[in-house]
Amino acid sequence: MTLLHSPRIVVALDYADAASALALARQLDPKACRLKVGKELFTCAGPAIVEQLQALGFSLFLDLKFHDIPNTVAQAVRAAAELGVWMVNVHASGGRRMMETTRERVEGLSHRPLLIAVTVLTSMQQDELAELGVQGTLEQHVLRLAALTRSSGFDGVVSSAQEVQPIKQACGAGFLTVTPGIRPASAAADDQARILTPAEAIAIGSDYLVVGRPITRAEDPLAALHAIRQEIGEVV
Ligand SMILES: O=c1ccn([C@@H]2O[C@H](COP(=O)(O)O)[C@@H](O)[C@H]2O)c(=O)[nH]1
Repeated sequence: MTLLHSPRIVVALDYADAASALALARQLDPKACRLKVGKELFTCAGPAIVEQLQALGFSLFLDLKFHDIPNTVAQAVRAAAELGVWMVNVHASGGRRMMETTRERVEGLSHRPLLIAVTVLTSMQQDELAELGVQGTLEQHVLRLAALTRSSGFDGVVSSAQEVQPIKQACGAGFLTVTPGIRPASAAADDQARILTPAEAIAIGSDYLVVGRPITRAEDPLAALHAIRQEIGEVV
């Protein structure tokens, strides 16, 4: 079965050093997954790790969730684009001007990464959002931020797979959904709150599934990746 965005699994390399991240990456296959570099690894290993992982043939999601004034975020995203990453993200709560300035700043570059904005972190639940003073339901807030992201000219959002259906309804089928909080049925939730299994996430329309610990902490990471790919019908 060929899927439009294959490979759809994005493995989160949450490590404290380059050697561990590279050792795990070398066990995987760029045709079977993409990789994600987040705040821990980037802070420890810097832009060099991005270049090293790309040199292994992987397409890379730089998950630094920028959130700052428009010029600062736009320049940071431009620097990410110049590293050649496939996808980069900001926090949608940084607002329209931040996202529009960012989009304008990367337009016309020879390599323009997919621009994605985080709605509500998958670790969060309704009561935590209320504590921040957010009115209404968590889903309403996700949809508000997704609509803002779309009208600011971004390509998609990070959300839980639980919110993918209403996001696609409100923003269109082509608006990308990148979904962490993916847990095979037998896996621990860890600090994630809004989770779905890989099969549920794909059935509901999620475009990319971000999976970290269920793969990186498995005894055999390649086998864990393969099992998830089988579960979503990416390989038979
Ligand atoms: O809402 C969000 C945004 C980003 N993440 C990141 O995804 C991975 C998930 O790792 P697991 O080990 O599968 O929980 C991690 O790097 C987070 O920083 C997220 O979980 N939720």
